[in-house]
Amino acid sequence: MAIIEVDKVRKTYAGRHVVDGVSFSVEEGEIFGILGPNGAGKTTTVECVEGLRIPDAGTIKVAGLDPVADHDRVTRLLGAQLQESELQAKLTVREALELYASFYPAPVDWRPLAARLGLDEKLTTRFAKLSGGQKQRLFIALALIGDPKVVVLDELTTGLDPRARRDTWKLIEEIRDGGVTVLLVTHFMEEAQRLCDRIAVIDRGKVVALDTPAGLIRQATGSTVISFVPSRALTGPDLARLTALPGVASVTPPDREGALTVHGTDETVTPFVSLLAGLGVTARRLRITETSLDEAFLDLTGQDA
Ligand SMILES: Nc1ncnc2c1ncn2[C@@H]1O[C@H](COP(=O)(O)OP(=O)(O)OP(=O)(O)O)[C@@H](O)[C@H]1O
Repeated sequence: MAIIEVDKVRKTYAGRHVVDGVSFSVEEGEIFGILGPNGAGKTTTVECVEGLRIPDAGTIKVAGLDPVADHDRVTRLLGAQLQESELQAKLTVREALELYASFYPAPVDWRPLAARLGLDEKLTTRFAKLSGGQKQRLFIALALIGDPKVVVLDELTTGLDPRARRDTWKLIEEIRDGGVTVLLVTHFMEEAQRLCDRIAVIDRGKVVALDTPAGLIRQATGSTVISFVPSRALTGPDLARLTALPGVASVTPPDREGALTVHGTDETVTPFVSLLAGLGVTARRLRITETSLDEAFLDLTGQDA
């Protein structure tokens, strides 16, 4: 069942459609990623879902409610960690948790929540003295304190070291496993690939692809990558036949070690083997792999994340 439904949403600033007809729905219990380059419209989109911005066109429903017209009820259902959140420097972790708990009619007990997030030994520490990772964990705790059905996490791991980022990923999975739907904004491929059940790729205000991470990779042209060192140099006509094989998107010239790379599809592999056999060429150091989500993203958006 869809818990968030975004339908043809548009937001315009100074005549520019920064969100331009975005539609997607998020199923209950999934981690849904919004992935896109800087300025693609990700934050604007999720802030419309949170009812913090009002779309110029289109509709949004969170558990069947309109985030603007039913703002109070949506706020109780939806926990948000905002991008670049800040708290007052002198507020302690305990004070922040108590303060945020007071905003909700039925908050969870913050003590076990703090313990789960590894904050129980930091309760008397002031916000300004927390490390980046501890601040992020506090923001996750604050997003969960109202016992939400959905939590929105925007660029949660930006600025964290690889260890803290991995710890945060584990936490996000635990949140999902606890039955909370997660809407995750990110521009980290590894994060999206590791965590998300499905991903909407947003580019210049539009959804350019929406699929599972594996599905996005399959959608990218040249998603099957064959690399090999031919036992003899391939001639121009040989290369032309290689390029003409079914599904081939590109053939990269030999690297320093003489390895050629063919970007194709699953349908490329068998004809590739037959072609080499027909040419009497052996493929040394043959590797057949899938392209990374990184490369799929480049292909889908035509730019780097
Ligand atoms: N209040 C505003 N007034 C004018 N322009 C805005 C406003 N908010 C956002 N924009 C513009 O809309 C575009 C999309 O911004 P948004 O923050 O949604 O992108 P994003 O995908 O979240 O980017 P990032 O990854 O850099 O956070 C940007 O070009 C931004 O400058």
